Amino acid sequence: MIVTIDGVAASGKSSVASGVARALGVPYVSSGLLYRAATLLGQQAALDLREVTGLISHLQAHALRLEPLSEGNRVWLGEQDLTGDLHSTQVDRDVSVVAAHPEVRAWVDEQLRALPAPFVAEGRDMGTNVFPQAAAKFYLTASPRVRAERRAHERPEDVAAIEAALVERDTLDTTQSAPAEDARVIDTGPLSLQGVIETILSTLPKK
Ligand SMILES: Nc1ncnc2c1ncn2[C@@H]1O[C@H](COP(=O)(O)OP(=O)(O)OP(=O)(O)O)[C@@H](O)[C@H]1O
Ligand SMILES: Nc1ccn([C@@H]2O[C@H](COP(=O)(O)O)[C@@H](O)[C@H]2O)c(=O)n1
Repeated sequence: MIVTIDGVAASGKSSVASGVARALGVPYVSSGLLYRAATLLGQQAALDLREVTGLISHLQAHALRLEPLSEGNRVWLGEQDLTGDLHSTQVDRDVSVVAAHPEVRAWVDEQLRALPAPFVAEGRDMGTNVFPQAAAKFYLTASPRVRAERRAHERPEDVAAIEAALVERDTLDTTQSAPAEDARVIDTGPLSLQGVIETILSTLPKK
């Protein structure tokens, strides 16, 4: 079974996907980490991230591997674990430019579709584009202020700066971020993390 959890930036996708995956005893798949890793590699090589040809050649020459586990995903470049560098403000700033390239999206989608089910996949277009056949689809939202207040525990910037960056990233991600027609939309604002996880678990089809 594949379950998809999409949503806007910092709406709780990876925390919720991890909780749902653990309850089901399956891995979760964080698609955003591959876009983040592509961005980091491009930044480290000082590439112009708006130019897709150089970026794609660079990605093809550096085999990145997503390791999906229920407790957390990791991204490897050979033996080097890149995961700890993927959630920086610098990567947040540039990742939407990288994710807008159709060639980069095809590079990510190919890796995701090669993963063996069952799993919980989270991102922006898991239910609409990558796994339209998923057994159950969810889409998480919350107001920008709520999301920024949550994220402020993880970033050095103040809430107002985080909120502005989240709104900008949502705008840049609009094309790939619409909920699937058959997704259940959940406003996580009034819910605890555990409350969102339980809401999803309670509506999953019985195996
Ligand atoms: N319902 C909730 N109640 C309270 N805190 C939450 C809730 N959901 C998520 N959080 C917290 O909000 C923060 C952002 O969550 P998370 O990183 O899972 O979001 P995300 O959608 O995966 O983010 P991004 O799009 O940037 O990858 C985390 O600190 C997480 O613990
Ligand atoms: N399915 C996806 C997942 C992510 N993106 C892009 O990556 C950025 C980072 O993703 P997070 O889930 O870690 O926030 C995101 O802002 C998108 O630009 C995507 O396009 N499609």
